[in-house]
Amino acid sequence: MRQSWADLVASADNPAPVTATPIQAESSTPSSAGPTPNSAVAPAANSTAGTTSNQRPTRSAYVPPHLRNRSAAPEPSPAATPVPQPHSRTPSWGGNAPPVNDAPRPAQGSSGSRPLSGGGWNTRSGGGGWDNRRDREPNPFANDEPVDPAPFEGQENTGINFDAYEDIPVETSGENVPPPVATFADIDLGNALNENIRRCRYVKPTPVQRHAIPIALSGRDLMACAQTGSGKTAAFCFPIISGIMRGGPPPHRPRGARTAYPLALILSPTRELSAQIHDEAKKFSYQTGVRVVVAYGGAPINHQLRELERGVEILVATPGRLVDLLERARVSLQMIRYLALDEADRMLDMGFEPQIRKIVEQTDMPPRGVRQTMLFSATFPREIQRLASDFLANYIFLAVGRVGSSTDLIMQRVEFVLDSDKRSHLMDLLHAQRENGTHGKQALTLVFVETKRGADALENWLCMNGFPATSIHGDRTQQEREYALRAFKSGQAPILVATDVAARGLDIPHVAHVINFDLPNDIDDYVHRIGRTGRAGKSGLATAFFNEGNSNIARSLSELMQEANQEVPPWLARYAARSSYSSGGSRNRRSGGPRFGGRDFRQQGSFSRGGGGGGGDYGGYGGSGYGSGGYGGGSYGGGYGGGGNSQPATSAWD
Ligand SMILES: Nc1ncnc2c1ncn2[C@@H]1O[C@H](COP(=O)(O)OP(=O)(O)OP(=O)(O)O)[C@@H](O)[C@H]1O
Repeated sequence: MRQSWADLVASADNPAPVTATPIQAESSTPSSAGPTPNSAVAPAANSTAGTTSNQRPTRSAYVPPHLRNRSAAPEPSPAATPVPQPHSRTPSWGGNAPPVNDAPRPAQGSSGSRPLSGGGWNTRSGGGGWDNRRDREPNPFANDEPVDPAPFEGQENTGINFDAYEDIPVETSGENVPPPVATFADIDLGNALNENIRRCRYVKPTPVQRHAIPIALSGRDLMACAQTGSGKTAAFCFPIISGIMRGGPPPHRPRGARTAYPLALILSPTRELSAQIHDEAKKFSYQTGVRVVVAYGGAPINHQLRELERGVEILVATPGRLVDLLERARVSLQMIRYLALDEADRMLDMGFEPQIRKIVEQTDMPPRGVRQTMLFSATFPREIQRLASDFLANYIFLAVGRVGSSTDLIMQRVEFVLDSDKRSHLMDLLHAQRENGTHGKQALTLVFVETKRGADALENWLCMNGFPATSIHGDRTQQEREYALRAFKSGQAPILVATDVAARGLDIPHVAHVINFDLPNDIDDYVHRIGRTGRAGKSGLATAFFNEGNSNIARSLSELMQEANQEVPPWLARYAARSSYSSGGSRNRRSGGPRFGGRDFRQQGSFSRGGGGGGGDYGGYGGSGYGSGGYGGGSYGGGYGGGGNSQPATSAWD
């Protein structure tokens, strides 16, 4: 039996040294070091003289209620003990100007001045909740699967070429990029975190972790792109947890204090993804004393408030619920040292950007350059990179694999199916799969549709026809959504019909097959959808139903498949050729050569928005231009906001 990448890694006694990166590091990009020249972004509320943001245009800042009607005098410290100052850029309590200088932040990790001696923080003796919490902490590993996932064996995880994974192209750009590491032991993350890495059965870092963790530990801002399922969550969680531990215990909060002051904020676009990141982060921070709390819409806020009152170092949140908490003055962001945006391109597209700007630039959060900011995604359109640079200071760009590419661990098939034939075709696929299932279990299959109504209808139809299915979309209550995910994960309902609300980030073990019953309009959405299978070095299968109505995605789909070494059916190649003649550039065009999109936008010279139908590399913004609703139009219609437009995705993250 062939072994999966994960299995091979787990059994590797002597991890192979890091192979040289096939794509060499690019030269530095000095232009990024300073403020974005044409930025229209307001500085953070507490920006001060000497900060980079000071050089930027101003506009009135959003002030949360607990800071309103106050003079410029500093807010009284809620703690008698001073806030730990791990580095000179850490802001002080209250609205006082943070001690900012323009010198690079002191290194926080392996390359820093302060070595991360193993176990240093774990031996810290009592005194306060930092260590004492550990005794009361439930074991997050208690419900983990046994090592051998026997019931699903044979349905996936075969045919992994470990060497190919090792040779994945890596590109970094920016000033003084810290070198990658080969093993977790090369980075001293400390005993407690190392023990949790062992409990997670991570034997060696994935390619994105090898590069991103040293960068983040050195205190640098980061924009990181790596393929779906390649371990990005740990890549931003490990440095955050270790940095917080290095900073020492959090300040005591006075008894009865109702405002929570997290040190790190991780934002993600959907409730389910936030819940998943929370679960992962709790594992990584088990017995470190670092407390992780999650807040998302659709769930009772009172429980979340109680959790926040018990103390929080890392807050994982969806933007909508976070804004609610800020407006209730139950969370203050003034102590934030680390900001991570998962699915950052989604968070900064037209649906989410205003909320993110409000949180990051118009609250009491320390400005860029003071906090450390990390953006992660598998796709990063250049226009979104440009927007994202507003949130970053002198950042490093990291691309592991081609940005926006799918992993070639996923076998992609495209079949021509008329709308009227889709259901019977789906039935054929599911029957075949049932026959292939082992141990009497149906392989988990995720079926993506475009609309919420379509999801309900297909779920009903499948159930009526003897296929145990459930569904997840923005019109279902949070309870229903969670129940559906649980039923799917457990195999009780091995078919999940979903809108794009389930397209990003969800890490569901044993998803053997992703079916695009309705193809999305945006190739990046396709990349994220199929990325629900073929994760962590395992293989997977993705089938798409294509017909005339999907002509707009033909070219980008065909290019994507070629890049991932997939067989492109001749009829699809013809559609692709036709669409490149006729469209004059759709958003999905991936022109500009095979590595299009994999580049740091800072290195690509002038970039014009809009600009005339296919003239620019990113043809999608051509013609009507970015600002007129072209981006994402329709793609999130089913799951995020409904209605197939670019409205904020309230149903997913309120
Ligand atoms: N070093 C490692 N060794 C083995 N497994 C790992 C390692 N790092 C992460 N994983 C596992 O890989 C899976 C995918 O990780 P994760 O969800 O972080 O991927 P991702 O890159 O964020 O994917 P997406 O782009 O879909 O959000 C998870 O099950 C995770 O536990």
